[in-house]
Amino acid sequence: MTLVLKEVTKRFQEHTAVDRLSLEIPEKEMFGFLGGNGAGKTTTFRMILGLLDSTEGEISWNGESIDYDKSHLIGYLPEERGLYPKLTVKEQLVYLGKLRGMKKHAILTELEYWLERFKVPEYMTKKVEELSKGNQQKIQFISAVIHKPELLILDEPFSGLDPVNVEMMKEAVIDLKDQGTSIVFSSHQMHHVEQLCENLCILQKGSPVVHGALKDIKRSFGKKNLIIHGDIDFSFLKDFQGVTSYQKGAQGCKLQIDNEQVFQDILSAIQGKGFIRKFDLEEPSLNDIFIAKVGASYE
Ligand SMILES: Nc1ncnc2c1ncn2[C@@H]1O[C@H](COP(=O)(O)OP(=O)(O)OP(=O)(O)O)[C@@H](O)[C@H]1O
Repeated sequence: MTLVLKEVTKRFQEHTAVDRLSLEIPEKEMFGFLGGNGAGKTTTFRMILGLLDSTEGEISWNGESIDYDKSHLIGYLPEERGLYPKLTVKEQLVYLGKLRGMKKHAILTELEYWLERFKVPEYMTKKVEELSKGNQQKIQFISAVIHKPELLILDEPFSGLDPVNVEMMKEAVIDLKDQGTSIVFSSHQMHHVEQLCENLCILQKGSPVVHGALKDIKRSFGKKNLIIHGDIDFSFLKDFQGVTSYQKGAQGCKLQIDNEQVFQDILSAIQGKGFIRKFDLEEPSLNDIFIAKVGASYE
């Protein structure tokens, strides 16, 4: 069960929102689909969902065109809330589950399971408008997965959730992936993507500026972070050869450096200047890579 996008393009009059995008997302995969505002993510989702026709290219599921009559195939958690405020959670999910071709008893069994899992069984009979933003997000998530879709598109699934609920939903998402669901995961919160996705792409003006396995992307980025804590004025490192960025922190500084030789040079340069509590070389974060790649093409 693999989602394949082949040279997919979407033009709105003169504007190209998605530009010859090719992707492959197999089952049991959580693929990070990233990009700055207006990069073309939602337009891509709408084409996968059949809500928009592509101008060119092909989208297939398991080697065939997506059959939109199979309403149970895809689950979508959009960034915007789309629940009916006046309905109870039960009425809401029974309605949405039936649209997905489910029988009422199957919907209620699944709904009970998810409300228990999210530790809110009492919400069954509450109106959506009575729930907090974060708890509405849980219900919206349940509505995206209640029919056990084979392909799940999650757009900012953790928005509005407190850290405890983020962890709870992350576990749920990982379980769905392990059970075989292909998941497209989109977020502007890079640390979540870094934790959940092995493969990803970063879209810029409709086409990928970065695409592949996260560990390869990090390796090929080259630059690393150097974290230094100590009782020294580190500001001279701003202009140090091989330092590409300098961030002052409460306990010292965070530098982006070109390579490990720069690490050695800085170590020699600060020796004897004062007390050093921390001197750590770290892989670049996905956030660093995103800013470098997306920022670079804005410049
Ligand atoms: N119906 C439309 N008509 C004309 N232009 C559109 C339409 N829908 C989207 N666009 C344009 O296509 C581009 C991509 O938009 P899209 O909503 O896909 O971006 P996005 O990556 O989802 O952004 P964000 O992270 O801000 O939600 C934007 O420049 C947007 O203005």
